[in-house]
Amino acid sequence: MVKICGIGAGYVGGPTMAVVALKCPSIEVAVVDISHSRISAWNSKNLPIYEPGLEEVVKQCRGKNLFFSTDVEKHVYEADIIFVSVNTPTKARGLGAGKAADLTYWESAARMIADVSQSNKIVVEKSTVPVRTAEAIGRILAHNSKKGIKYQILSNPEFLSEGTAIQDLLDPDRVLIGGNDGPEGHEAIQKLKDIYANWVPEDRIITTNLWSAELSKLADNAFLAQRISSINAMSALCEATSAEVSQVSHALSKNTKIGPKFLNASVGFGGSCFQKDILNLVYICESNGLVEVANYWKEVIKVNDYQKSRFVNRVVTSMFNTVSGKKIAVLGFAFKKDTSDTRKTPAIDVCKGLLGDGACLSIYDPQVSEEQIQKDLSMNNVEWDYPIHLQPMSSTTVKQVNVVSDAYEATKDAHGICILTEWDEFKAIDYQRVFDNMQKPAFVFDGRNILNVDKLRETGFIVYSIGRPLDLWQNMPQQA
Ligand SMILES: NC(=O)c1ccc[n+]([C@@H]2O[C@H](COP(=O)([O-])OP(=O)(O)OC[C@H]3O[C@@H](n4cnc5c(N)ncnc54)[C@H](O)[C@@H]3O)[C@@H](O)[C@H]2O)c1
Ligand SMILES: O=c1ccn([C@@H]2O[C@H](COP(=O)(O)OP(=O)(O)O[C@H]3O[C@H](CO)[C@@H](O)[C@H](O)[C@H]3O)[C@@H](O)[C@H]2O)c(=O)[nH]1
Repeated sequence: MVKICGIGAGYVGGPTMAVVALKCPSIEVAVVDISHSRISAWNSKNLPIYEPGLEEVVKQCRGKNLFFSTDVEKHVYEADIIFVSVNTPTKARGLGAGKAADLTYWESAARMIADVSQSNKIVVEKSTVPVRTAEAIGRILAHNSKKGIKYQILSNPEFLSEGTAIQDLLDPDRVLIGGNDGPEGHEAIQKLKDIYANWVPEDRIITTNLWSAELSKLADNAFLAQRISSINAMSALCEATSAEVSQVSHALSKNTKIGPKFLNASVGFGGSCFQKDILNLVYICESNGLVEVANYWKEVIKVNDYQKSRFVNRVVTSMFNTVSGKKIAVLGFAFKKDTSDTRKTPAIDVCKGLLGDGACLSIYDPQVSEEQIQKDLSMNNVEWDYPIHLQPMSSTTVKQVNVVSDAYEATKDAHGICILTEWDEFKAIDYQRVFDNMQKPAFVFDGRNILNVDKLRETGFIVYSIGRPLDLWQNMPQQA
């Protein structure tokens, strides 16, 4: 029986390995992690991450051919193929701080693999890594391994999106496998292809050289984020000219050369990947002397930061230039709907901006806990994407922040509402009831363009919605 070990039981490692186990009943899959709390959650009824469809997959396989364990060394020793899905955060200090990828966790996983292995292994990079990482990992493995043990390194970047991870894994657009040239490299690529071929049509499995696969992942995220910053830049122009960004997006989407996806204007993109991976790309460009290319990609992040601060400015200027002492209801804190993940969520920057102006926040998110929100808002220099057990525990609570358990409670007696995540349930709220229980004038700031602006205005709200013609409200300035 082929044995697979997945190192890293997070948002990538957990769902990916669970789907491999589901689709390959003849393969034994062990998912290992240094975090005891994560592994015990994977072995319990309350999985450590919220992802639609994940629970069903785990329930079907756990204890049969899918195991979660902290015995990292044992499972690495036994495995034929090792998938590494550990954190690759932005470096917080030292050379390249703030841009370069921190490969500490990858390197320690590689050293451990070299220490415990007694047989040949295929090591698969699932984490997003700088181009040419496989070279460095290869050296670590070669220098530390016992004589005679051979390693083949493959780059198999993961393209799942949170909130749709299971669907993305079951029916991927493509699977990318990069490997070494030569017979041993080809054999390793074929072994990984055979695993995916259990459920992915062969024409969707692309093979490349190692460096193309590694770089394609960074390029993929940079292109996606660039589309969001492009439409968000347009949203500012729409507000200044009374054009309507969703109409512009729709028109663009019908151009088959452009296509329909990633054209939703928003309060800004979040998530653990886009910013980190673009910074990583920028660092690699700079390291290769490609300053113009680096500057091009930096702008994507600049526009994203601009979009978040523009939103805060809109709220404050619209509400008579101050939100000091005012209750603002924040609906949604996760970086997108259908996840409890708050890494790099735009809600953190928006909430901090409003708190900076003295607002009192009442926050509701269907999946994010009070503890997580307080932790996110009380930390200054957060090492966002570091392994959970290394993150600082929440020591203080932000007094002007109240986390509540439903939207009606959040909005009661509020002066304004900010929609920061596009959860479906926010569309179904009884906004007449909400309006009746708010201070007047009652404001809505829709950072996700999910609400019916005309209807809200009829109800009596003063409404700002990203990239849409501004309310005639006298305090709604033309520019923010
Ligand atoms: N989150 C996503 O949607 C996504 C999608 C594609 C790619 N990626 C990439 O995948 C990688 C992992 O991302 P994630 O979101 O799953 O992170 P995560 O923090 O959810 O999971 C990483 C896990 O690795 C564990 N870990 C770290 N070092 C370890 C070691 N030496 N041995 C065993 N376990 C170790 C941590 O404890 C943690 O549980 C990153 O490189 C990320 O860029 C993420
Ligand atoms: O039109 C859009 C699409 C997305 N977003 C925002 O962009 C962020 C990222 O969204 P999404 O890409 O759907 O989620 P992620 O889970 O971050 O997935 C991205 O990052 C992963 C990690 O690398 C990749 O695997 C995926 O392919 C890539 O889409 C979120 O804040 C979204 O709200 C917008 O503002 N407008």
